[in-house]
Amino acid sequence: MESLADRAYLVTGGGTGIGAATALHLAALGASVTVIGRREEPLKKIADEVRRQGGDALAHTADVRDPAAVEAAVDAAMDRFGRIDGLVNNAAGNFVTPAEKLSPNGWRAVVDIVLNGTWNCTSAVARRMIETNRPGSIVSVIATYAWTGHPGTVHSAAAKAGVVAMTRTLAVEWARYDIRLNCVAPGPTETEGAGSALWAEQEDRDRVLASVPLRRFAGAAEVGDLIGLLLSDRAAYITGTTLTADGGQSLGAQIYGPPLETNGASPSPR
Ligand SMILES: CCCCCCCCCCC/C=C/C(=O)SCCNC(=O)CCNC(=O)[C@H](O)C(C)(C)COP(=O)(O)OP(=O)(O)OC[C@H]1O[C@@H](n2cnc3c(N)ncnc32)[C@H](O)[C@@H]1OP(=O)(O)O
Ligand SMILES: NC(=O)C1=CN([C@@H]2O[C@H](COP(=O)(O)OP(=O)(O)OC[C@H]3O[C@@H](n4cnc5c(N)ncnc54)[C@H](OP(=O)(O)O)[C@@H]3O)[C@@H](O)[C@H]2O)C=CC1
Repeated sequence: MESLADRAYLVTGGGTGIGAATALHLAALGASVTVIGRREEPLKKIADEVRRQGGDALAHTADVRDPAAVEAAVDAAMDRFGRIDGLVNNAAGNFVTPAEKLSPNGWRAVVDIVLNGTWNCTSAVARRMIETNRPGSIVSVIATYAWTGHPGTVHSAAAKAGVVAMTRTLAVEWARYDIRLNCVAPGPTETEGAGSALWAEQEDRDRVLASVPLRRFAGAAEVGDLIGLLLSDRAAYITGTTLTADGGQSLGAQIYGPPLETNGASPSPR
């Protein structure tokens, strides 16, 4: 595993789930991390954990929908660590609802967090990289329904597709600054946020598992590991792409293959 010593990263939604696992992974590789989110408590918990393990972390509250709050968070990270080498756009909001029942405000809440929030953070961080003449790597966490679509998630699917288009566009536009942009598309991943928003009932979990050929949820840590790979110099020639890690889910159910029943079994995530 490549050392990220002396590097400094920002992780939005870094207090829980995939964001927290990513922050801990980056810190374990020697990087400093700034974790951003709306609630102070989970951010402080992760920052404290990083420090307990000998790393350095800053917890900064900000709503990614608010460009001024994002600017302040990026300034705080620059003041504290003197550099920014990368960003993980991980913050998201989601809930399952029939599209015809989705209110204008429900649409706006999810699209604002996922699409506008990603732009607010990406533009604020990239401007610092360009001003300081430093290369950088930006990874956005999306979902495979950005291209497959998925009933019940029209707001999130549309916003994540926008993030893919943003990533591809900026990968070309900012290549001259040596700023790389990529996406990671995890499949169903065992986190509290997704668990309560998307598969709260055992019946829902079973249906999700039945759609995954590898028959298990991803673990947040294994997604964080892939994000770390794309941030690192091992991925120096990778830009504008999406790394899918979904246990085969987006390939779709096949007609001739293993039975789709899970018999209620919920294999543990890695
Ligand atoms: C079917 C799914 C299985 C598919 C399997 C595919 C593979 C997996 C792919 C999974 C991909 C993505 C996963 C994730 O993104 S998981 C992340 C989940 N984490 C969170 O959602 C945490 C953050 N969430 C939030 O902050 C909130 O949930 C919210 C997004 C709503 C934003 O909060 P905010 O405080 O800003 O907003 P409000 O509470 O004021 O609500 C705004 C409007 O939205 C309406 N709303 C809220 N919840 C629901 C709901 N459950 N159903 C319908 N409408 C909802 C709310 O009523 C407000 O609208 P109105 O003012 O009109 O009432
Ligand atoms: N878990 C899964 O199955 C999958 C998840 N993903 C994606 O992975 C990412 C992480 O999801 P996951 O870890 O499961 O979920 P979580 O709910 O644990 O993470 C979401 C994080 O985003 C933060 N957040 C939400 N809204 C805002 C906001 N407006 N401003 C700042 N921070 C915000 C939350 O903190 P706070 O509430 O304190 O602001 C929380 O820490 C998301 O992008 C999600 O779409 C993709 C595919 C599958």
